[in-house]
Amino acid sequence: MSDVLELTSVSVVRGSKTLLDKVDWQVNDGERWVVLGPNGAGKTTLLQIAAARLHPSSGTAGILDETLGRVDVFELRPRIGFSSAALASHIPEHENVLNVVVTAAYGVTGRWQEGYERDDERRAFALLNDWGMGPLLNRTFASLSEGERKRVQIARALMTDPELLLLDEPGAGLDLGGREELVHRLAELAGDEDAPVMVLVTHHLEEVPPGFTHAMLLRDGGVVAAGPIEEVLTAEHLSTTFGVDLDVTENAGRYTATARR
Ligand SMILES: Nc1ncnc2c1ncn2[C@@H]1O[C@H](COP(=O)(O)OP(=O)(O)OP(=O)(O)O)[C@@H](O)[C@H]1O
Repeated sequence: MSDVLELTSVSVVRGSKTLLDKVDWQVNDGERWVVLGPNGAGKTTLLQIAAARLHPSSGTAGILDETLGRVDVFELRPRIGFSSAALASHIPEHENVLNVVVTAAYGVTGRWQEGYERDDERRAFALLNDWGMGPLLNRTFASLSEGERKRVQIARALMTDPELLLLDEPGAGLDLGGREELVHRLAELAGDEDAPVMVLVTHHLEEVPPGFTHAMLLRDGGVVAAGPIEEVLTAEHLSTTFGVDLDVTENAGRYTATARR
């Protein structure tokens, strides 16, 4: 079994709809993956499996040397940092920024009567500083801009010092400046050899941070291509994935796609 993720023939079926169709995927230590595909391709479903929040209908999902269905997911989940819009929607409106991050230590949203150590708060504060959010730690999450919220969510995902970091569309809703700031910070994280293995889901090639090593392309629940990033993010594979004839350029690790006319 691989160190981090080993999916073998994983399918997810709901009624007559196949969300994932016999997906094989291996993610090893040190790798940084981007998962791209059009709306409805199955990206979020795939990430839910990797986050131990969804079981496959068939096939096997190995996560951090455990196998879904044979492991207590409540022990596995703290080893996985996860940032997604679904999770963010559970954060109470008046929660302050520090508490959004510190509550990850208990895997809850909304600080209540859990007993946090001084070290938990120190770590949350340090992570918020790393992500440029230190000055805003007493603000409510609801009052932040979309870009600020995204950075707080990533700080939260890193709170438990995870072995695997999953980011579902962290660039969604950001303006150009916010996106570029995020891409820059994720590129820095990707270059940090102490950082966890990362999987980032996006629709947009422009959001792929330099330093990411591997890519998977999904369409209709199936894998179009997966492997080293330079072999996967080609005009041919991306055109098949998005169903549009594309020209793809790469410059210093940044990718752009435009429709061919
Ligand atoms: N419970 C369900 N029953 C039937 N279909 C479902 C169910 N849950 C999700 N789907 C469908 O499965 C497909 C894959 O959904 P998923 O959210 O994984 O796609 P995605 O690639 O993340 O899409 P997007 O980019 O739009 O967020 C979609 O067509 C969605 O409508």
